[in-house]
Amino acid sequence: MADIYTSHDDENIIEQVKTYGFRTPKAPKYRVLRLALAKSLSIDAHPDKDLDTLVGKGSEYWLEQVTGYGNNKNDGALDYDDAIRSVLSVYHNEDLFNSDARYKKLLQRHIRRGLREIRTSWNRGHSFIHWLREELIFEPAIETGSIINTELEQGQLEAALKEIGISTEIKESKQGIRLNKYALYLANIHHLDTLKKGLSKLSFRLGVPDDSITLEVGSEAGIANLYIPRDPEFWRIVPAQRLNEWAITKRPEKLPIWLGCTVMGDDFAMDLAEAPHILIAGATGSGKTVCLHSMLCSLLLTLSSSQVQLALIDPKGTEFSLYGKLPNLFGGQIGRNIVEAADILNALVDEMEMRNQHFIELGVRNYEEASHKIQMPRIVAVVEELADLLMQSRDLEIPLVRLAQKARSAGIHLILATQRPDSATFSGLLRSNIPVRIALRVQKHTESNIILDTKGAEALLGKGDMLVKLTDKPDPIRLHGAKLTDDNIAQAIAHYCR
Ligand SMILES: Nc1ncnc2c1ncn2[C@@H]1O[C@H](COP(=O)(O)OP(=O)(O)OP(=O)(O)O)[C@@H](O)[C@H]1O
Repeated sequence: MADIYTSHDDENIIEQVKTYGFRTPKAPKYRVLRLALAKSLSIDAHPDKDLDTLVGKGSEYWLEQVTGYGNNKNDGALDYDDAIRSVLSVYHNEDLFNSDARYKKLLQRHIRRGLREIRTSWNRGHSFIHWLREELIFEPAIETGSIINTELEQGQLEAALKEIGISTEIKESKQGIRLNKYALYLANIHHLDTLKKGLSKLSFRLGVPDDSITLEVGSEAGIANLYIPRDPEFWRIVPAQRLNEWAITKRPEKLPIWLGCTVMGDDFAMDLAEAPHILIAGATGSGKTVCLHSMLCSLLLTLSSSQVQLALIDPKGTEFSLYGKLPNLFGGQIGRNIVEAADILNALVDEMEMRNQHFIELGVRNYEEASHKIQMPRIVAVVEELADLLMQSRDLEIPLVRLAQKARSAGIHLILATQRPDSATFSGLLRSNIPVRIALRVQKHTESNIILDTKGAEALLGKGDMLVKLTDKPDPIRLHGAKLTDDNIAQAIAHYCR
């Protein structure tokens, strides 16, 4: 019997990393296994027991190959077994020197979780070096948030402001999650216009992308706030822990959705029941899927199966697979193709009509009133790629529009995501019935206009940087989402199913 086993999917990612990551197809596999172990150890929650189950047999390894156990010869695979056993003993707070079986089991869980993390956060089209820097090297340092020299930037800012004709006093500077905030006192009222017109020049002088500096009129008289992005190396990551901590506080919302942190790091949540539907759009890699996970995990962490039920449609077929374990998915399964998607959407329309009929019989007007007499879960339907779906079948717009128009009163809510926010995907009828919009980074300002009715999303920084347009606020709010991993999702699912 070998010591460590992998699945077919695990082996697939090992090959991908060797070929497209290391660019050395003949590299020994243990290098990838050790990298996966390091990735898993960077997560501060124990790997799930589910990882013991192997779906589709992959390969098997001996400790000698993985940790270099007993191998002190000079062949490049030296014996790190004691060191790895010590680290795992501390991580799990148990003495793994006394139980080989337990050690191997935990080692296998970590390696498999690490491989899964690599699979979800890197793909062969992306730079592997960049992934390593972000995932394994820079992130812990960024958490401390103290690397940047704001004084230096403050001096540069004052000099740049002078160049555009504004001599001002910087009243306050604060470091946000990705942006630094500078409160400027403008003694001359005309300087506000000069500042508005001079933002491009400031960007140029400070070496940040054009359009990435934003200006906000402060709440105090004469104060204007400038938000200047830091270099990605100095961003702070919003950890999933923020969502978990928020979820255990008492919540007034009926369908609580935590979207992330404000620029200065405060929690931001909304009530989907009030929204009552959300459109989320962003270019590839902007962080749409992670944002959807954050919404879904908010619901799973705060509500029970008697309070909320999910209906999931994912034409890509991969993004929602973890939620396949949910016991009460609407329609019994995730809609992964056009036929299944149509079935789910039409069943939602039937459910809506049935509920409305039931409300008439009960003598109530809507879900709110009915919920005092009977118990039925609200339903949240999520479509992962609206454009793909509508491209394959324009007919699906009919149930979507009906739901957008009428489902709220039946306790059914939509979250629609799309990579392509064009008017073909987001027609007038859908538009007018989905008032809450979330824009992650898009390619063109015209796309930003379609989502938010204003430009701005084209200048976002990507990776969970977003603008959220709510019905009761004139201007979109800027937020940074949390970086969720599959492990966080698995924990939220376990919480909901408990
Ligand atoms: N809030 C965040 N903080 C840090 N990194 C993030 C955040 N959100 C997303 N990312 C990273 O950005 C990358 C892209 O995220 P995601 O897969 O959600 O994008 P997407 O918009 O769904 O792209 P696609 O449409 O191609 O699937 C991932 O590597 C992810 O780890």
